Amino acid sequence: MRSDDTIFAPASGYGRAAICVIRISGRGSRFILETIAGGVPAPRRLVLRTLRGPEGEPLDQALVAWMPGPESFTGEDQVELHIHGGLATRAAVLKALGAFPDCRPAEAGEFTRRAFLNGRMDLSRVEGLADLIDAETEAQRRQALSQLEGRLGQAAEAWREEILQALALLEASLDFSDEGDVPEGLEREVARRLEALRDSFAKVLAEGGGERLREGLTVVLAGPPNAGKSTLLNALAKRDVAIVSPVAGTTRDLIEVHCDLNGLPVAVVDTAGLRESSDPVEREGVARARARAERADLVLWLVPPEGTDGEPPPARRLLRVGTKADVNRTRRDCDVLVSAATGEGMPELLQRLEREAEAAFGTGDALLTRERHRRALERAQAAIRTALDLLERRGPVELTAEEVRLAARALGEITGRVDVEEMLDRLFSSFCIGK
Ligand SMILES: Nc1nc2c(ncn2[C@@H]2O[C@H](COP(=O)(O)OP(=O)(O)OP(=O)(O)O)[C@@H](O)[C@H]2O)c(=O)[nH]1
Ligand SMILES: [K+]
Ligand SMILES: [Mg+2]
Repeated sequence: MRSDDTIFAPASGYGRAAICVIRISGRGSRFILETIAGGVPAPRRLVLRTLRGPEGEPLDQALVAWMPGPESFTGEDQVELHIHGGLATRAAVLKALGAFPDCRPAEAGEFTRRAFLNGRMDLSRVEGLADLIDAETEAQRRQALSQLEGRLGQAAEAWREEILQALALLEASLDFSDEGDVPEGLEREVARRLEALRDSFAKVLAEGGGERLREGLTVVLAGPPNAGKSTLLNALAKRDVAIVSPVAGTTRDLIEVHCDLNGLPVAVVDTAGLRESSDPVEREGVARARARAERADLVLWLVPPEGTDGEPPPARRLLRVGTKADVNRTRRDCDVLVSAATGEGMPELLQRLEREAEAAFGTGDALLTRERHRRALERAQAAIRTALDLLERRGPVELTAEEVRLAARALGEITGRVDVEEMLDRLFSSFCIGK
């Protein structure tokens, strides 16, 4: 992969569509636009042009836009072609683009990678953009957009600034003192600033919920065979996803459906009924069911009216759901009683799930949305605590300053201000082509 190549890719989804947007970025953008569209229009205006191939043959009628760097998304010269979204049209235009020298299809995330490398967006915003593209529910969309708009990045930068000021004070104190210990007044000032940071970090770290909201809550439906797990999955998904039958042991594979509960993302997983079996396929299904239940945020243990034989698997959280309430509603051993067949009790179950989700997601405005952020902030927190400890014990200023520097570096990782090649590869490869 060469970073001075000109890259291109469809930015809209694959498959037949009315319009397909093709993005081009890099030094060759202007020449390509001149050649295939017969000229370069005024910047950032959409104009209608006939696109032509290498022999001058017409390829399509398209809206084209010229977006010179550095005021573009990538910071480089960019072109957008809004062509017709037929498969043959797209193939013809992409082929014509590939024929230009030093011009090649973009790799996954390469446009955004260039935007980052050219200083157009920091790493936390890049992640916000990735999350926005992946957002499936309203709460996820809001969280991703606020990160894209720079809420986390700005907070991290402000903290880093604070830390660097404390560091400057410490370093100044080195010049004042021969013995290498900090003059009293300065020491108190540095400690005051570091304590304020420590308290802010503790508050943000305690918030939680952001990572959960990004990934969604996982709810596993478990229970004895024929408890009505697959029927309940279909009811929650509002479509016919899993096979339902009176035969015990129908479901073998894990079947996962992403549901939107009032804007909250919840993945519901149907599993094989738990029982001893001599059938190796069913045994494998049961093993998978148990393993998934153990990792789930919440297990719904489904209890059919005909009996509660079988024990629930170990789970972090468990709700007992009595099924087939239309057949028998006298049971008292359940948290909720539902009939997926008649819909009875379903509103109550949905409410319970919503409450569980809300508890897991917190207020929905958590600053940290990835383990990466949490780990960086925890490292900064630990370094600040050590620095405060050293200050109190009147330890060597050089050591204190080094801890403060570590804290600043850890915060810099949130916005990508430090050397983070490996992290970048991981992050950008999760993007789709054309982003
Ligand atoms: N009357 C009534 N029957 C139900 C209800 N839910 C499920 N059933 C019936 O119970 C039987 C088993 O339902 P499934 O959804 O296949 O049960 P399961 O727990 O997925 O079963 P396995 O996958 O075999 O473990 C089917 O005949 C369903 O029609 C309900 O709410 N009321
Ligand atoms: K069944
Ligand atoms: Mg089933």
